[in-house]
Amino acid sequence: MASEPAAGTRLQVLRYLETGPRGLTDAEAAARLAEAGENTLPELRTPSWARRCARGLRDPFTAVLLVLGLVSAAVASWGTAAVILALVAVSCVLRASGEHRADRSMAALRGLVAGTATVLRRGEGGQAAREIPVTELVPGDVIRLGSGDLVPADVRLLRSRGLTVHQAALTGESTPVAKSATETPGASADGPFGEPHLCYQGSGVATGSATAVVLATGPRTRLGAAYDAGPRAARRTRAGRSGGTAPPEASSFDRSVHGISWVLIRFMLLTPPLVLMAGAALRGRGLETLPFAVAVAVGLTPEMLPVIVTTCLARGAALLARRHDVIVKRLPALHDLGAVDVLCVDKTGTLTQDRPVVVRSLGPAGHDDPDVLRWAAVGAWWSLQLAELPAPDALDEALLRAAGEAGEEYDGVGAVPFDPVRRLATAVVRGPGPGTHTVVVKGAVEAVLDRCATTPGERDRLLALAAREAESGLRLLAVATRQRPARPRDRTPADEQGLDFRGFVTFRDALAPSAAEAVRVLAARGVAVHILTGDHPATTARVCRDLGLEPGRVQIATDISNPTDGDAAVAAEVFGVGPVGVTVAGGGAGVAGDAPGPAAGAAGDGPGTDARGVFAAGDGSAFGGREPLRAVEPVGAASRVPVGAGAEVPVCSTVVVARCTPDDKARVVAGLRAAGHTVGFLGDGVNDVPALRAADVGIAPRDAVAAARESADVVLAAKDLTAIGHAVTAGRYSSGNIASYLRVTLSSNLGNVLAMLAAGLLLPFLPMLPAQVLVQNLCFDAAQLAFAHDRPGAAALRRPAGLRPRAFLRFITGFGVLNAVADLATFAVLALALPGSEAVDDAPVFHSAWFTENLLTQALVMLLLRTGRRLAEGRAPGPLGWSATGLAAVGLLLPLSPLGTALGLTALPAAYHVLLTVVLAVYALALLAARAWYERRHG
Ligand SMILES: Nc1ncnc2c1ncn2[C@@H]1O[C@H](COP(=O)(O)OP(=O)(O)OP(=O)(O)O)[C@@H](O)[C@H]1O
Repeated sequence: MASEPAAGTRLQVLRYLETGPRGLTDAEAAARLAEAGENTLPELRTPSWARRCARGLRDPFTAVLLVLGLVSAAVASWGTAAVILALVAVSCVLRASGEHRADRSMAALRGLVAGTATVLRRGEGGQAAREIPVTELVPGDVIRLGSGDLVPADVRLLRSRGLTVHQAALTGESTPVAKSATETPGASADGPFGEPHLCYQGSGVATGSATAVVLATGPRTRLGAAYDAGPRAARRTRAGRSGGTAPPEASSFDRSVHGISWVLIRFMLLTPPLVLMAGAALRGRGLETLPFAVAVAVGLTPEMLPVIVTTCLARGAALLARRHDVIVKRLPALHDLGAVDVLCVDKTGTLTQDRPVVVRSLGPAGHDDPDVLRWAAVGAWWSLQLAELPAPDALDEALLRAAGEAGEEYDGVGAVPFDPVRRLATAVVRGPGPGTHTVVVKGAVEAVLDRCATTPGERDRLLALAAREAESGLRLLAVATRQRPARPRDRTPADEQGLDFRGFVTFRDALAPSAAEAVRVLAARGVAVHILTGDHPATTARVCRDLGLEPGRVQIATDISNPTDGDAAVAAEVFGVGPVGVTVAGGGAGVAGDAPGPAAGAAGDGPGTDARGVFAAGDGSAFGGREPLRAVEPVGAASRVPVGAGAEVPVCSTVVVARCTPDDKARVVAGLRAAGHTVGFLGDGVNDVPALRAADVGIAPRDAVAAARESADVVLAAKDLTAIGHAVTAGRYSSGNIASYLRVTLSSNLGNVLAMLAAGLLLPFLPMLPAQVLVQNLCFDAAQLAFAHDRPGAAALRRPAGLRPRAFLRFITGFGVLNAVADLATFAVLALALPGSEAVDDAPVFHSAWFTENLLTQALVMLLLRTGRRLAEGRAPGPLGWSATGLAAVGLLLPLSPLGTALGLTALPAAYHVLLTVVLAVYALALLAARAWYERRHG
């Protein structure tokens, strides 16, 4: 249905769709819904089990395992191949069931934030604009679109005012594209998405408003067709987080897991040829060693990684959804939440309630003047009427409430709704006298003054007056008007020049009740909170103080230069931070960098945290102009926040960047990421969409505009900002467990492989048979699943917990070598203490001794190397304790069982167990000492 009518005039389109400008009747809509089906995308249908399992094969580890299994089968090593393929199958099934459980528990909560659309329908009570769930839209429906709305279907515009839409989810282009209800559209050189009169499902309204007719819904939309052509491609485009035309940037989690995975995969692929070559060169062995070489490579693989990751994240997300009404739309975002060390927040509607109430209406001299409020309300009324906005925005609503009937005494001629880039809204009304029009402009103080006929001195005086009002936390609107001779054609931007300044309207917007507590909790968790807002700097600084935050720097977005040397320069200029750990001199006098590491954005007690300043314009017209900034109020050492049990953490000051356009917010977020931070962004408005996409984790409150909710990775379904603190903790919980798994598994695996390679070269026989290596691996994998249910220690929850590949690789190398030394020491001790015994001569005894020792050391490592948990915490064993005990029991008992005999294992002499106990005790002490040393050095 979409292609034919799309090209026609408005009337042709309406006729083709058998509808009219006043929309469908209820009965027609119901009949069409039955025929066309619900307006949902194929993606939202639950994928089949087979598809979920097949997806598991895309994981690099599983894929490598599969290749190793096939190699084993190719050389007819059927046992090895069977065990490896069983591992692959188990991994895929466990992962699929984890995903399934996560989807199920979140589906119910998603309903809470499901989208609605404003539709014109004719029912028994006549025609009315009403909100319906987007799933109920049908072709032929006439809908209204306003700023922040998601385009709910493919539509043809019938009327529009100042409409621009974000099409990033469809085209990757971050800049909003202008659209208009052209009567006779020609073909666009930029393809269908360039057509000015068409808007597509998946895009969001950045500015302006429109009335449009629905052309296609559900799978028949362009986005739906993309899913049919390939769900992966479609998902990729929808998940595009680039904030630009560049390919989507990987999130912190993707980067970390990718980094670690690829190092390991290289090792795994190198292992078999190395083992073969070493065996051939030193022992004259041939291709018969291949199954052993493959088994060693498998031994190195953390094949349960995808399962553990999915289970940890899915469990965390499900608990978060159930207990705190937080919906994690993209599972890896939970890990990123745990790693967030900087949270940027917009102010209005997030920290404040966005329920403004008019306080005063004052003229240019600062005296009360009700006329200013009246003109502002005239503008609000006619914007609402003429732009056919689905609903007034909060400031306009407050104006209309305060001014009563204002507006209706005039006749509206035209309106351009509020635009967060221009920071203005304009309406044109007929009158006051015959033959005249009045242009009414209201908006941010600087934006309005830029268009007024004022002298520079007068402008500075008005800016200072505005700043004085704002310092008490009030929001401000400036109002200006101009009379022009009436003329039929549309007004142009020139009509917004040479305005007569009328005055200001001030508003009080109360703080969100949970904001102060949320900010305190975040600070206590080591997360630095910074505010990026479109509002006035003085208003924001006051809000910041009311929340108990210390506004360290207050900057104006337009003062941040547009550096050519990349995003990191923005961070250096705004925050005084360079790449993590490097102090960079800030932009203004008296600015010193605070060089927080990724874990210390807020808890940074490193050098430089104590020299910050609050800035104002050099001429005393605080926050007014673009003059060089100077420090006026040095802020002392970082303040401290109690974190319980008498402990306190230092908290660095909050940086405020005011007068941000949507792009400025995204630029600052990208800058912080480029400087090595993991950045969350919490925002609710259409002006937050680019930043939500640019952040590692975008977070939107429940009553955010639809476009913000759609762009966010995490939605707070309850009206309680403290849920962010819980979400951060849940993220750290999950990442702590994933990190523990990786540390324990990788260091043990590496140790085993090194020891096995060394023993393989020293001994006349293989140190272990391939089947024994694989069974040992299987036992270990099964025990590791307990990590998904472990409770990390309090230390792991206290600060940001990212997986940092370098630190990881350092850790596993050190502890891997220690593990290999323990393995080799066991056999040195055996050889020395049991002279003449068969331990190092008899292959089955050697294999059994090695098998038992390996499982016992692995059990020990599980207990001693998990994140943040010390034996001294003296808790009950928990799932991990039981699992480690089980592993140790298998290590001791399996060689005695018939299965052990089948695997070529045998009972060990009693003296071996005595010696083994001694070696294990020494190994445990060495592990504890090494861990303590490591933590002292690397934190
Ligand atoms: N409906 C409106 N009409 C005219 N001017 C407006 C309107 N809404 C906001 N403004 C002005 O534009 C400024 C910037 O608004 P914008 O929406 O970009 O940010 P904000 O809502 O103030 O803050 P935040 O970015 O924290 O949400 C406001 O401070 C106000 O002066």
